[in-house]
Amino acid sequence: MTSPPALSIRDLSKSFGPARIINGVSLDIAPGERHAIIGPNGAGKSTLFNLISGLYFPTQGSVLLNGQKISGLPPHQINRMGLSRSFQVSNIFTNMTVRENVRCGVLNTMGLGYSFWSNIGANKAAHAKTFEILERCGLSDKANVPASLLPYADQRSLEIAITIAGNPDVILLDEPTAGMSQSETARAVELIAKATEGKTLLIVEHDMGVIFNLADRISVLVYGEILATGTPQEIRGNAEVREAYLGDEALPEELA
Ligand SMILES: Nc1ncnc2c1ncn2[C@@H]1O[C@H](COP(=O)(O)OP(=O)(O)OP(=O)(O)O)[C@@H](O)[C@H]1O
Repeated sequence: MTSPPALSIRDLSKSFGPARIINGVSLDIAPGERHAIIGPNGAGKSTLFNLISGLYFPTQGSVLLNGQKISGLPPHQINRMGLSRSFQVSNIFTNMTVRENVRCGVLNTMGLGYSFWSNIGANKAAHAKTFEILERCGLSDKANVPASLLPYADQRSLEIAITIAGNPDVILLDEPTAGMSQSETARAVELIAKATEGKTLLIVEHDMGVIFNLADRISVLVYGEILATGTPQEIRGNAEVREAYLGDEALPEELA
């Protein structure tokens, strides 16, 4: 028996009053695939993420995680089932250190919380897991720094660290390189590739260099509908996509 898609979006729609923001989106993402969603401002990318992660209830259609229906469930339950997302606006506890932020995410998904009575074995496991994640996200040397004092790019790395803390199967990253310099972006791409190794990744990004470097497949969302899905090469060569979205913008291959 073949395994189901890691994420299956089926005829998904979302309206706010009379405005249909997501309109009949269907998309299957295979286990281990890195899939990017691109599209102009206001196309509905964040709304799609909110529908997948349970913040919004769909007007129509469904979302399945590893073959199980998740649409209609609350975000924390979807998270427990193996889907985790980052936000454009950061989710970090600024009054905690970097280590405490990650540890909080680890403990939470172990079902422990910050309890004094948590058993010692589980605490040891949480400690080891916390340091493994800090290492993977290049934050080990900043473990004891208060999160509020981190430079912006490190705060975005911490956001990714918190997102992967619960060892999710499917990771949703919403514009993880927004506001970064070119060199910070290059570092972030490496970090994302390393931090999400072996996982299924759905990423919303505006930086074409990031997307064409990272994604196995790309979907182009325009006015709440998927205009095209394909490999970076296919998307690059798609005349409709160029016209609707990429325009005359120089694509990464052509920048060299
Ligand atoms: N809760 C809401 N109520 C009403 N309209 C909304 C709501 N959330 C989003 N919208 C509208 O839906 C449209 C799509 O917004 P969304 O944030 O999903 O786009 P986006 O593709 O993520 O844009 P950007 O690239 O600028 O982040 C916008 O016109 C927005 O005003």
